[in-house]
Amino acid sequence: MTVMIDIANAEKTFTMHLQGGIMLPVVRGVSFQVRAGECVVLSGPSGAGKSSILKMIFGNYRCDAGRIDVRHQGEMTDLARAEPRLVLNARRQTIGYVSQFLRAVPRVPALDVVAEPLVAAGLSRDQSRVRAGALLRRLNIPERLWSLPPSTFSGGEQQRVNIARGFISEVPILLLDEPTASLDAANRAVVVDLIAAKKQAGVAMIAIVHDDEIRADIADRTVDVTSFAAAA
Ligand SMILES: Nc1ncnc2c1ncn2[C@@H]1O[C@H](COP(=O)(O)OP(=O)(O)OP(=O)(O)O)[C@@H](O)[C@H]1O
Repeated sequence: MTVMIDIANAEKTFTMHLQGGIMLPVVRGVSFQVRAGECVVLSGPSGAGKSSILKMIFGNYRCDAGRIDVRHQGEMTDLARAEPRLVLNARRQTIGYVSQFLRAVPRVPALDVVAEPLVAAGLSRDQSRVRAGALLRRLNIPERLWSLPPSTFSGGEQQRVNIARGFISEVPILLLDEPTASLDAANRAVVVDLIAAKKQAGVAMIAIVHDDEIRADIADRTVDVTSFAAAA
């Protein structure tokens, strides 16, 4: 299968400017590939650098060395060296990021929060809302909540709105940062099914999950982040 992500010798050191410029090396020599239709789970203890690696790929954290090649519009593109405009473009068309926290715009109803990526991709508002509703229903968000802004929803409800928003778009790469963290068993099973469907559709995924059962359900391969530990 086609390689969608090819990370080679990526490195991250945080510089704590407010603490006299202390250097905090986190990962070094990060190298692995992800193919279309594959879900790679990052493992390793708390603080090993799993989230930092996802944020480097998404461009939230600058990569200090190495390459982060991502198949964007048919070509491998090094996002570690890309201009911000290209990174933003890749986020719109190629890479989705699903964290456990919803960053919703105030006053926007849940249905529109979920439909928005499809509208942005050019689908009509009506069609986007129909698909958003189907996904919210599948994730057990009661219809009476769809017209309300999710800011007052429970933690688990907000997380499910976030999952719906992340999974509705048709990007070929998804980064999943503990997407099932505060969900009950029934909703965790829905997320496992959604991930399986993305695999079928050829989406390449990198996931962080702490639950061993879910890891076993979704992982095609595990990459142990401790092998990339950067000694201080
Ligand atoms: N923005 C930041 N500034 C400074 N240090 C950071 C920053 N982000 C992460 N770190 C540090 O990098 C190290 C790795 O953090 P990271 O969140 O990537 O670990 P993790 O493996 O995802 O942990 P967990 O499983 O607990 O979420 C930690 O020591 C953390 O304090």
